[in-house]
Amino acid sequence: MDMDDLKDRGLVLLGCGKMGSAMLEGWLAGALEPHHVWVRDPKPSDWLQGLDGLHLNQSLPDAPAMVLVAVKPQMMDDALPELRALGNGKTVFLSVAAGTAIAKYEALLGDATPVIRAMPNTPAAVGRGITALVANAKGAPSLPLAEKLLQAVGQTVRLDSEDQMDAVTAVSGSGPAYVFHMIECLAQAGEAQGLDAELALALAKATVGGAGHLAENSPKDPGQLRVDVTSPNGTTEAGLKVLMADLPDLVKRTVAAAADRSRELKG
Ligand SMILES: NC(=O)C1=CN([C@@H]2O[C@H](COP(=O)(O)OP(=O)(O)OC[C@H]3O[C@@H](n4cnc5c(N)ncnc54)[C@H](O)[C@@H]3O)[C@@H](O)[C@H]2O)C=CC1
Ligand SMILES: O=C(O)[C@@H]1CCC=N1
Repeated sequence: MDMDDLKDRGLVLLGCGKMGSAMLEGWLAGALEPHHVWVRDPKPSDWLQGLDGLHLNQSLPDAPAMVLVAVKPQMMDDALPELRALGNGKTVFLSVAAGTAIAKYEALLGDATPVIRAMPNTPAAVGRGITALVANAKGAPSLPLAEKLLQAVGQTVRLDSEDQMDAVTAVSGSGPAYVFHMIECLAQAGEAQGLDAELALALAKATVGGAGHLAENSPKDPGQLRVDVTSPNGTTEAGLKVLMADLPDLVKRTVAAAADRSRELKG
């Protein structure tokens, strides 16, 4: 199966909220056109309703190439049974739901159903996401197609085991929220030092965006890039002395809490 199959047979999005829309926005920037896509969502956004050619809440093709499941884990038991007819067949189920095990799909759709579990993140909306993937035995042959699709909205990594998914969710799935909060905190701290809100936010956004880009593209590791900013006895050293006393433990506890929640969602 390849991208042409996806275009010929269709891609179904079950749930198209924040994550589904982030990915769809990325795909519609080049990889797919709206008429290749069927969306099932009881509360479609204005953006979805404005996409010419998109099959919005229309009857589904008999055997779509892929169903992207992007409903909340808590909605799964309501949403998934209506797709039972597509189970055990040629349709690949690609799930991005946190804490929802492959075994749950096999139980609902039949254990001959190809299932790929993926954890993307919202920077997919601007082609800068990262998605981790793992498949059941039936889904494994479709991993290259899922990767191709997901690489249209960023990078992909394959996991050795589904057990890694809780930690991955806590680091890269939830991670953008930690970074956005860092931007908020940096801007607020700038305001506390007398900058106006607009300037402080512009400085904070560009600093986090630029530092992220440099960290991703430099041959130096992040520790060395940090050292490069830090003049002996300078301003950064004074700031880092405060930050480094608390941040490592705080981040460790943050990621542990998110990973624990991912484990809990499995029930
Ligand atoms: N938001 C994020 O950053 C990420 C979210 N995810 C996963 O993506 C999934 C969706 O999360 P969000 O997009 O944030 O939530 P959301 O609440 O924005 O989107 C869920 C969508 O599902 C729709 N929906 C509800 N019941 C439905 C049904 N029976 N059939 C079809 N659609 C239905 C809702 O109307 C809504 O538009 C979750 O499972 C989450 O774990 C994964 C990675 C990152
Ligand atoms: O907060 C959540 O549960 C989802 C999964 C990763 C990001 N958002």
